[in-house]
Amino acid sequence: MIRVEDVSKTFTLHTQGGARIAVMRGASLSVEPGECVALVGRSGAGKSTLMRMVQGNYRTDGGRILVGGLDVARAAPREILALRRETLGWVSQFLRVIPRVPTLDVVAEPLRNVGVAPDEARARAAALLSRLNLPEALWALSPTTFSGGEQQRVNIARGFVNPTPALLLDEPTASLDPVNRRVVLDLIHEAKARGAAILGIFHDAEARAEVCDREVDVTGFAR
Ligand SMILES: Nc1ncnc2c1ncn2[C@@H]1O[C@H](COP(=O)(O)OP(=O)(O)OP(=O)(O)O)[C@@H](O)[C@H]1O
Repeated sequence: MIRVEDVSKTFTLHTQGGARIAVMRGASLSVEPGECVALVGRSGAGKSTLMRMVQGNYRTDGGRILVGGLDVARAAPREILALRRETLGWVSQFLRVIPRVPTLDVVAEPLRNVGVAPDEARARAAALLSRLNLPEALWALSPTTFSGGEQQRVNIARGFVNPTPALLLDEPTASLDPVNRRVVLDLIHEAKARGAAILGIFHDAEARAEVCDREVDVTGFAR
């Protein structure tokens, strides 16, 4: 479902005299449906960079990244947007939302984007927010003023509400209490059981050991 083949990446810092940072070369991995693969390796090895390339957020300098048959490295912007809408979910560490949009709509939006009717989308969003113990009093508010853990749960709900065949998870259990951490691990197990291919960064070693089938050490791709 997710296949990274011989990918290389060098950053050029145009604002700093064109300095070049060679991050990786020959990066290759695959994630099959129903599998969860963890990216590991020392800080600065390129885990986030690789995730962003799979998401189509960073350009690759060489190689191929196939997600559900689309070569993300060569895809047009509108193909990347369609991929994110229909195929590739994403839970990031940081919430980026339009101010003043209520939390319930923030979470329902990925379903609305694939044509689910408003009432059903909001009902499914509400069910997930309840499961993640986000107080109902907060659902009508914008999440911009929420605590770190509350924002993280909004992110998780938004990432899991649409059952996409592939999913990227960036530290999904960071800043969560034990009860909500358990809910997130259960959501990951359920996503795997329905056949989702998951690629993630988990600094929480116990969580990684529980939900991941394999680890890929990005340090091995360093140049
Ligand atoms: N947007 C960018 N512009 C320039 N250099 C970048 C950019 N993003 C990452 N880098 C560089 O690429 C290298 C890999 O960074 P990355 O964030 O992918 O590492 P990581 O393995 O996720 O680290 P950590 O575990 O500390 O989060 C670092 O040397 C970093 O400075």
